Amino acid sequence: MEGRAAAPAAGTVLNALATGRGSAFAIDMEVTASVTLDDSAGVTGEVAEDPDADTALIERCVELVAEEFGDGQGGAVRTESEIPMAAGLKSSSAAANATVLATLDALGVENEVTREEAAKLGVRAARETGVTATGAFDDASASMLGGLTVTDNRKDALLVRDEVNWDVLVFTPDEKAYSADADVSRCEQVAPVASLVEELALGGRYAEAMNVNGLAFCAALDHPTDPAVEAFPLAEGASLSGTGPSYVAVGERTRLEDLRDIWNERTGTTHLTTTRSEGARTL
Ligand SMILES: Nc1ncnc2c1ncn2[C@@H]1O[C@H](COP(=O)(O)OP(=O)(O)OP(=O)(O)O)[C@@H](O)[C@H]1O
Ligand SMILES: O=C(O)C1=C[C@@H](O)[C@@H](O)[C@H](O)C1
Repeated sequence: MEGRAAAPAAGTVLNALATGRGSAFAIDMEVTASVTLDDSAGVTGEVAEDPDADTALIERCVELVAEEFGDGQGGAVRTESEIPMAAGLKSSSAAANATVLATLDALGVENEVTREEAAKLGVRAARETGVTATGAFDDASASMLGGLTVTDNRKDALLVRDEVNWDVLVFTPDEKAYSADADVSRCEQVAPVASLVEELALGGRYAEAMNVNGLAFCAALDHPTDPAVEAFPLAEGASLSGTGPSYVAVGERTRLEDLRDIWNERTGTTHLTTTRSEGARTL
């Protein structure tokens, strides 16, 4: 039994590490998962770009789905990804979503489970394997459903799902920052600012929300504010994405191209893409 699915990366509007409430939007870069189920005893995972990567998350996703919707089959899962790991672009949420959908596809039950329920299975696997601080239902729901979501990660509740149509510029410095290693108690200290970001986001003022979020979480997580400051004159919104080190800027393409020239002077890579309304899909 074989299944394949893909899920997009996401950028941040509101980081949930301060209050448990978060917001993210899907961007057009993706992870593809291929799953084979058989009668072997366990699940073996493989990450195409990195033979040494930790495969516990994707293996747990296959196990949970096979336990819940199949007969507890074992098998193999392999991901191929355009999203750098530990970059703030929600690679773990996209990998979990793609794996959950690919496993449902392999079992032939992909249409019997809502996309929201499927995202929650990935969130459960992420919690169980310790790759997240809050469960990251904000990132998981944006990746699974596409568009922009606002969530309460303490209740795994979807508060808003909206469509956005932006060009997106991503800047990824040459370093890694695993979300599970983030200083959560320092993030909790910026809760009053995060509440303001939440108010802006719930009022549909997403780009302004990103601007405030970026400054607050650069300060809390000790990332430089310079890329955000450079973006403000050219982008509608710009923020540190997730726990960094990437920054995302949204707005009009020609202005983001000008910003790309500025960010290209920094050490790291830039990538010009768009938001995505379509979330995870079987292939
Ligand atoms: N492409 C992938 N394939 C399989 N597993 C992945 C993949 N990306 C991430 N993971 C799993 O998730 C763990 C955490 O990865 P990562 O730090 O990239 O996730 P993240 O919290 O989404 O961070 P970020 O938002 O910074 O991308 C990895 O150690 C790995 O176990
Ligand atoms: O690990 C987590 O719970 C999170 C990580 C980051 O992506 C945050 O942006 C997100 O809001 C929550």
